[in-house]
Amino acid sequence: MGDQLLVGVNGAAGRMGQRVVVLVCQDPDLKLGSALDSENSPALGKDAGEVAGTGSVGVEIQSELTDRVDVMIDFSMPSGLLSVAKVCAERQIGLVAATTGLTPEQRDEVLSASQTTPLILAPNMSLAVNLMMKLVREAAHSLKNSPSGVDVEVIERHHRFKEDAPSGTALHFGEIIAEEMGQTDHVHGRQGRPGARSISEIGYHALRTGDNVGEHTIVFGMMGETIDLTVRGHTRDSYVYGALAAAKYLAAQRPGLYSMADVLGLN
Ligand SMILES: NC(=O)C1=CN([C@@H]2O[C@H](COP(=O)(O)OP(=O)(O)OC[C@H]3O[C@@H](n4cnc5c(N)ncnc54)[C@H](OP(=O)(O)O)[C@@H]3O)[C@@H](O)[C@H]2O)C=CC1
Ligand SMILES: O=C(O)C1=N[C@H](C(=O)O)C[C@H](O)C1
Repeated sequence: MGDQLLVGVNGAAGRMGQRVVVLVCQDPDLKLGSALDSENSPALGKDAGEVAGTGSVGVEIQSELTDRVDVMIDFSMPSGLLSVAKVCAERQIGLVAATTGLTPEQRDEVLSASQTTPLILAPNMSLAVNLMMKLVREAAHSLKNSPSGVDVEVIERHHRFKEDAPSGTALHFGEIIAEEMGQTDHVHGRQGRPGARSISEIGYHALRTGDNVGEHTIVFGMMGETIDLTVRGHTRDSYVYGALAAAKYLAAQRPGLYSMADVLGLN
């Protein structure tokens, strides 16, 4: 088992982090090397496997990286990602950064880690969502000169606990659409009397209900017909499997910025 990849998890006590702990421990090519969470976490000092409900795995949750790891997987909060990105950059540890809700400045700071270490920063690790990004790009490209004009809106649904809105994935869908079609206005919800819709808008609508693990629908609305492209997660494991594939991919790379399309063979 000496050639197992040592994986660290940041946000290990969270909804995503717990599933990363469980699935790392089930993967024969991976070994859990470290589990981190916030300095105020009630899980500090507890066994990461016990917290994740899979039984003891012999790794205590800590607030600082003291153990050796080959790759870090981060599903935490912006402050947590910034801290771990700094450590990964200094120690040249590959980083799979999955946290969303970053400001543009925070995003730039995380991206700077790629100067010294291999990095993936992606709002969504799932195979289905990353394939959908390709399909949405193709649809946007094909429809951009439609004579009737095309109104594009992004609808996302997530669980009631999600703190950022719209989702990082919804914003990324919007970037793809704007790159292809040229919209300049990103409109978040509507109320009152905003007036007739402009073709230069992309509208975003964030629903927060129950335990929904994530759904995205891109609406291409034309005169006389509509295309809805929808991708739905069923479990958080869809994101974790992508993150584990990304960790294995980064372990073989030089410092630099890589994408989930690289990892998943979608390019
Ligand atoms: N890219 C992708 O595919 C996906 C990304 N995500 C993103 O992952 C992030 C986490 O989601 P989720 O697991 O649901 O959220 P949770 O709130 O359940 O988990 C976040 C964890 O990070 C911890 N944390 C907070 N601050 C720090 C810090 N400074 N250092 C280390 N740990 C910290 C939290 O601890 P405490 O509670 O004590 O504050 C908590 O345990 C979100 O940004 C979400 O959008 C989610 C799913 C898929
Ligand atoms: O918080 C979540 O749950 C998710 N967050 C990511 C996002 O903001 O895009 C990815 C996924 O949709 C689940």
